[in-house]
Amino acid sequence: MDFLKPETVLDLKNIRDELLRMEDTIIFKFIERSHFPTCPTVYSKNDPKLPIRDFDGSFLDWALMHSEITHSRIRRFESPDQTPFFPDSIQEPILPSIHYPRVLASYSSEINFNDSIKDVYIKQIIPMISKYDGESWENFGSVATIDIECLQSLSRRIHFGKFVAEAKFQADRAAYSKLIQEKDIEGIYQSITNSAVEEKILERLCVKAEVYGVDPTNKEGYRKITPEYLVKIYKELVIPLTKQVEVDYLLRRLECES
Ligand SMILES: C=C(O[C@@H]1C=C(C(=O)O)C=C[C@H]1O)C(=O)O
Repeated sequence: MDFLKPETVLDLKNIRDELLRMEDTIIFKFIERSHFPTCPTVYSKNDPKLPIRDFDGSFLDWALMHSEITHSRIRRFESPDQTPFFPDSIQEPILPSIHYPRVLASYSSEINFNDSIKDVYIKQIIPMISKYDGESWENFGSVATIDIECLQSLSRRIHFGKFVAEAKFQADRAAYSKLIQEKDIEGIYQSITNSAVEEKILERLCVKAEVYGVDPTNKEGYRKITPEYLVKIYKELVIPLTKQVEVDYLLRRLECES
């Protein structure tokens, strides 16, 4: 997939291959996060134990926002597959613009599920993948750093639903246009759902977690990422959020039809 070549971007096989590659990235980021405890203070908004002058939010929010400001200066958010958690904070790049050919609808950057992704990550994923429930004061910087990488990987995977939706729309413009005109949300949801693909993803994740998640040098077989938790995260969180991105993207798609 080359974002400078639109025909490679809207090929559903290429998109699915990219989603497959993202599985490994997400698993290994989760494994890195699993070395630390839950560290609830990192996510606690305006926590008196971790005061941050002139900032309304958590330590993670502060770290993530400043990371995105720096990344925006080096052109990260020009790329159509990147969606910021703090869109109002990103700045102009110091690098020249690449002017990627438009692949998605003009409103695509307004489809932003990052608030939901961060909420789900903190409240549901962290408790499943952390080493134990508790603080590790000396590791707050490391925890925030790996959390940012986990959130960026999850965000890219879930917002890839925009490319899936555009590819499906262009493959069956008439059928989707009818569903969109009728505001048939359930009909759109059913149409974008491919249960066979989902099943194959979950089966593959189970195998990957068995292989990647277990430390081969640890005779006790201590698991870093259990197959059960990884499948649960994808089945109950990642895939449904991706499909919601697809549906929300498609519901507005006729705004751009001439
Ligand atoms: C991403 C797609 O759309 C839907 C979402 C999927 C996912 O999030 O993994 C998988 C299949 C579909 O139900 C696809 O068709 O590949």
